[in-house]
Amino acid sequence: MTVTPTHYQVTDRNLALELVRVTEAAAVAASAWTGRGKKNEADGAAVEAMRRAFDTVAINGTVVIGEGEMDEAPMLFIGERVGAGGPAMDIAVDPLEGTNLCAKNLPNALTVVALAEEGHFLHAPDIYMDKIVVGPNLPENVVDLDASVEANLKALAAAKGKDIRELMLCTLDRPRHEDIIGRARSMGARVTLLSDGDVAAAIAACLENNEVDIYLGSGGAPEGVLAAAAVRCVHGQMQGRLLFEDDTQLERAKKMNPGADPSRKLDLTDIASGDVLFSATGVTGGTLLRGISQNNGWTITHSLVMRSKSGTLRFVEGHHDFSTKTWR
Ligand SMILES: O=P(O)(O)OC[C@H]1O[C@](O)(COP(=O)(O)O)[C@@H](O)[C@@H]1O
Ligand SMILES: [Mn+2]
Ligand SMILES: [Mn+2]
Repeated sequence: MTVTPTHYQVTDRNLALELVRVTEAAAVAASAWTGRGKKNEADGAAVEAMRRAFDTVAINGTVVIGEGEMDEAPMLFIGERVGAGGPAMDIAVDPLEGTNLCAKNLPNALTVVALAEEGHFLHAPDIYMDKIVVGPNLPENVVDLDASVEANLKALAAAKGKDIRELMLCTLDRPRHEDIIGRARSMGARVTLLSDGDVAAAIAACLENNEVDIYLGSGGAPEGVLAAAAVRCVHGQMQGRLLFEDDTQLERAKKMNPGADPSRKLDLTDIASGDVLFSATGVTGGTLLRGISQNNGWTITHSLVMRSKSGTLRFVEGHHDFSTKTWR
């Protein structure tokens, strides 16, 4: 039988391991800029490396979440086609999630990619999204984006059999979150404030070995899609809502997702549905992953690769010898 692209399993399990090469390549490239105070250079290096690494992945991919619109970014723009040929898939990328974190050598800078079958990611423009994330093994809809911080913390504490004082809420350290922070603290909960990086924070809220119980607040909508892909894989719960600052943004979102009300509350599967794959590699070490390091000529990478359908979560440690290796 001749194997044509249509005979591929849409998200062939081998793709997960191909995908990790993409985030590894981007992370190694970005790591050359760690601590150098140059976020654009770090971002550019990650984008370039990610794009090249995609050339080896057996998919017919369309970037639906990327580095802006075509006229704004030279590479990995929304609508760009990537891959070596294969099944048609939606791609979401954040080549460097935490450009500032990388530039300042602060924890939790990651490179991130997610894949879904064509049409299974929300097409989110580069605007903000309100997000709420909690972990697995909790009653369905235990928290709600439209409920008050107080109601959500009470419900979560009851479901977890914890006192509210034991709960840890995580949010980005921004003036727009003052209300959330104040309310959470006055309920007695603890608050982790992040300078950047809400994809890692959303995942942290879903992992048992982490002290975060709930992620709440607004961040990038593209990061919301990447977080949703990850949350699907780790069986967490998430809701979101796109936030529009003006009519132009609203019109763009309408065009990207015809027929749907762009301001509606989004359930997890409105953001990422079907079989999704996710890969992230640490650039600087953090709560989720260790960063890039060197040992005796080897470059060492730490990645998290997940697939929703198979329920597999792999922490992959890569040792790369760049005297012999190329990414493609
Ligand atoms: O800094 P803002 O405008 O609040 O945006 C928050 C978004 O920026 C980040 O902190 C960093 O993202 P980038 O490094 O990809 O720009 C995201 O984690 C978050 O979703
Ligand atoms: Mn980002
Ligand atoms: Mn980025």
